[in-house]
Amino acid sequence: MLMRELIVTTLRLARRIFMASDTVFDLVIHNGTILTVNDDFDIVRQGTLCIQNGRIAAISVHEPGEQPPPAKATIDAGGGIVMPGLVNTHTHLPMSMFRGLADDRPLMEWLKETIFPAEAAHVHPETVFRATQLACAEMILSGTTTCCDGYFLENSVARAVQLSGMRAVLGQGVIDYPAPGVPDPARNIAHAARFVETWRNADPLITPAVFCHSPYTCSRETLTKAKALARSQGILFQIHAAETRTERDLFLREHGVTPIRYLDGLGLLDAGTLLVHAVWTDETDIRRISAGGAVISHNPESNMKLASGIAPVEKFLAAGIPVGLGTDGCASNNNLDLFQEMDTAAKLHKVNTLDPTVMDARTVIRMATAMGARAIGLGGVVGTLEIGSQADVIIIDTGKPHMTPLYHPASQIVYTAKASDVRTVVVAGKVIMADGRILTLDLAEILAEVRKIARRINKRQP
Ligand SMILES: CSC[C@H]1O[C@@H](n2cnc3c(O)ncnc32)[C@H](O)[C@@H]1O
Ligand SMILES: [Zn+2]
Repeated sequence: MLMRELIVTTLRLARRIFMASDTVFDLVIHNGTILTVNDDFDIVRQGTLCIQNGRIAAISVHEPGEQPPPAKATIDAGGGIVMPGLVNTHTHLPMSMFRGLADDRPLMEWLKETIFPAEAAHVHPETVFRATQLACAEMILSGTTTCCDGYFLENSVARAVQLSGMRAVLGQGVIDYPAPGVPDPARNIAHAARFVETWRNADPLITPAVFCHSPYTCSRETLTKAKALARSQGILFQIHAAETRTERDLFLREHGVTPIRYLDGLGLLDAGTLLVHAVWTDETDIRRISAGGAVISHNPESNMKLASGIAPVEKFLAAGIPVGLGTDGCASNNNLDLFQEMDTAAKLHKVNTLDPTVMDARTVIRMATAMGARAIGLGGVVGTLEIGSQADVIIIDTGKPHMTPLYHPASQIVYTAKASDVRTVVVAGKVIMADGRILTLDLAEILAEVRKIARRINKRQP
């Protein structure tokens, strides 16, 4: 029997068993094409997804017109695509307040002349909270259910994310300069430790982490202490690394090694380290990353906009390194839309390698779901639709002209779908967006509050 026939027969059998039992599910999503993103990348047409206690309890196939199993709530997917919620492996959520403030400049100039001064003047607990709410609204509306963030005043980020109902890995920022909320750099590790302590067991959807800004803004001592903190707590250590040629040349000049070899020399490339960008990496760097067990967040649109370069992603994947997709902050992208990011990632590496077979649609979807989840320490928890995994699910409307016809769901998701095609968002079994409307946040209020902040940042704002 063919594998696919076996799966369909098993799913039909599963359905009969459920129908025979008197289980009433918490939530059932019925009448969709289910993209499981499991190892076999199963596509279940006419699928029913059953959710109980925040987890996926059953996936089955139904006959046309057949009633869904009993449930407290039922969503008709209307023939749309049901898939794992997207995972954004690199954000600076509060930077939504700086969206469009400074464009068309290289990283160092952008940071030093506009972003760092703007952060010094305008990053406070209240602005961070509001801008994070704005970022959460944008992510929910575009199908992202989990993000991995790093910023200053991360407590305020965590409170806003918590209210949105999203899942997140959140890192308190560490840098050897006075930073918002941490005026004395000598206290940066203590602040990070306090953040981790506060959020360790506070909310099952929030996982604390540590975020060192970069090897060029943190001393050896800061880097090793921050990593020791992360190791001792079994949490993720994140760092921007090898982002620009300027950074690579600085390390070659001052330390005689690339930024990746410098981090390796400090023992920082073990599993549990998320290297953000890793654009300027050579064959030796890639071997070191792979041998150490570190993982990578790939942010193609930010790297393109800041003209940082193109990360050798196909080489990372060939070396077995897990790679997730990220948007970076709203000031260098300028959005948090993973549908655009998937499309860009797929096409950028094809043209860069002159090989249309690299970064095929399924690989890119894995990066935006299962592989991304693994990269941020949530592998096996989210990123796939499998029995027992957390019910973080999105439904994509396929009834629009640009989504018709629909031959290959994976191809449609990467090359055709838009963020606005996301109709429903579920996190841990709870519906947080229904029919395009966010149920957890007051969007009108958030927009008004962020516009007020923008007027303080730039008086010419309407
Ligand atoms: C502790 S992380 C927050 C810190 O990082 C700055 N930042 C945002 N994007 C980038 C980037 O692509 N490379 C380096 N630094 C970046 C942000 O403005 C905050 O100061
Ligand atoms: Zn970043």
